[in-house]
Amino acid sequence: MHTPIPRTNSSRPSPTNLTRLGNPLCTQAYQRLVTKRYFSFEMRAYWFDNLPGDQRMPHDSGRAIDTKRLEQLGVIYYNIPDTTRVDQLASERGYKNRDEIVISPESMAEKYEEKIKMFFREHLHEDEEIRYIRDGRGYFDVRSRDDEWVRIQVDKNDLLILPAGIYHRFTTDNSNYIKAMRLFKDEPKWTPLNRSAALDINSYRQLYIQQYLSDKAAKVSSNI
Ligand SMILES: CSCCC(=O)/C(O)=C/O
Ligand SMILES: [Fe+2]
Ligand code: NI
Repeated sequence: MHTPIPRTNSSRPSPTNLTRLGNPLCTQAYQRLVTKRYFSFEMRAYWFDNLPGDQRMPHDSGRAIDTKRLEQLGVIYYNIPDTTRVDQLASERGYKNRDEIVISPESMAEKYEEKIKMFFREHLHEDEEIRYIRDGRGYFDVRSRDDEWVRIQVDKNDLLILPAGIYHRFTTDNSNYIKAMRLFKDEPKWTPLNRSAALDINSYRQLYIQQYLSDKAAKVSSNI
């Protein structure tokens, strides 16, 4: 069993820092530095246990993930109770559109099980992915440097940014309900590219590897 990590308000980032974190003009080192400062014990993340069982179960190995590891993967997390800060973040990062998705048997009827299986297929996007959780709970799993699964729990007011090119998947938890805001730079677009050998040479994947997984990237982050 896990020990829940307390969520505190003490180290939440200011809108200015939210902006800096997302600005593609920022260097990776700077981004990591700022992220490090504002990551706190708010996030619940751990190694996935890889045991058989429904994807919606916690699959908590009991080994928590240190926030530095998430930073090193380029994953950014905030808890933002004040939605005007999200508006600010969106406009500053150039996100013009958004929609809201409710994933539940009520909203998706017989398509629900099929949908959550689809979200749970390992994939990447050629754009960064921003999801702001409005209600319910779910899990984003992201691949570690050693290609193991790291599970990140998301709850109301959590905002997660996954960099383009990171292999990941998503599932609701066993409450079967989550409501999330999806932010888009342009027209609403959600194109998952499912993992394959051919996708490993995709240019967005290659860029992600270079920025976050390469030996050079590891060296930079260990110096921060
Ligand atoms: C919580 S939003 C639904 C999942 C999703 O949008 C996504 O992109 C998963 O990879
Ligand atoms: Fe996604
Ligand atoms: Ni995705």
